[in-house]
Amino acid sequence: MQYSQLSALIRQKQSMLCVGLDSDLHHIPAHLLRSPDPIFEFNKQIIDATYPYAVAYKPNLAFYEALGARGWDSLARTMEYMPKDVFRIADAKRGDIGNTAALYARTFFETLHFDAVTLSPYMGKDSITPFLEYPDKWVIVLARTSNAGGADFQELKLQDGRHLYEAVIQKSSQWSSHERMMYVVGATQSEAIRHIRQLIPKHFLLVPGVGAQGGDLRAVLQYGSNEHGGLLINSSRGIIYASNGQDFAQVASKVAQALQEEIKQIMQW
Ligand SMILES: O=C(O)c1cc(=O)[nH]c(=O)n1[C@@H]1O[C@H](COP(=O)(O)O)[C@@H](O)[C@H]1O
Repeated sequence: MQYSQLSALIRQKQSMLCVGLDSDLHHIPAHLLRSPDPIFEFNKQIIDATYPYAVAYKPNLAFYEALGARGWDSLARTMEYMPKDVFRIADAKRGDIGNTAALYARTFFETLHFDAVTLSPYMGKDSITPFLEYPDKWVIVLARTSNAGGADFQELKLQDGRHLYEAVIQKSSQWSSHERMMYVVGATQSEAIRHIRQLIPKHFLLVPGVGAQGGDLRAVLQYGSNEHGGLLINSSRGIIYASNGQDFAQVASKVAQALQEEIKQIMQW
């Protein structure tokens, strides 16, 4: 998906919502465990219920890989089912040397047909550029993450006074354009969002951490949005586990709708 298409999708749906498919056998409703592929069945119903309000979906690979071959099948089925007109993010947080990176790129872009993959920048340029060989596919680089430990390295001060996460953004943003790269910034880091938006006015930011992690949606939109939308705002547990009864899909739909309406209202669309 191209930058202009993503921006148009946001305008059309009046939403920046990304639904996180962190689908866990221990948390999905018990009645689904009787179906042949419970994780796929859960994802299918969540996708159907939230599609009117979402512009992106983000399966987190850990939840699938933990189940071995069965989890991989559930993910592949989910990707086959997922509508093609949403932005599909593999939350894989990969980051390895060049030839290995090229195989990760093949996995997520050719085998599973994702639009984007999350990457750790720690190993540098040649761990990122193999993903950029694919036209219309994106990399999403971890910048200032939502978790408490995110400060351990990302906020380290360099000799020139910049935080490490700023140096990561400034250097890596030279490897491709805003039409192929995004950055992850946690919703819990509103000051960082404000600062990053000044550093890179055009890039999209993937912002997890609203909902279960308590990030401030209003601050995220106020500091992070730009004239193209500029944000994908992820909620996983807050939507997919809003109910674990028979009504889980209806409740997920209501929560997603409420988030979309809140985004629309704050953006004054
Ligand atoms: O890259 C991510 O998606 C990510 C980055 C980050 O800084 N914080 C973060 O929570 N995430 C992911 O976003 C999702 C957040 O889930 P909830 O807290 O349940 O909404 C999980 O899949 C996390 O792995």
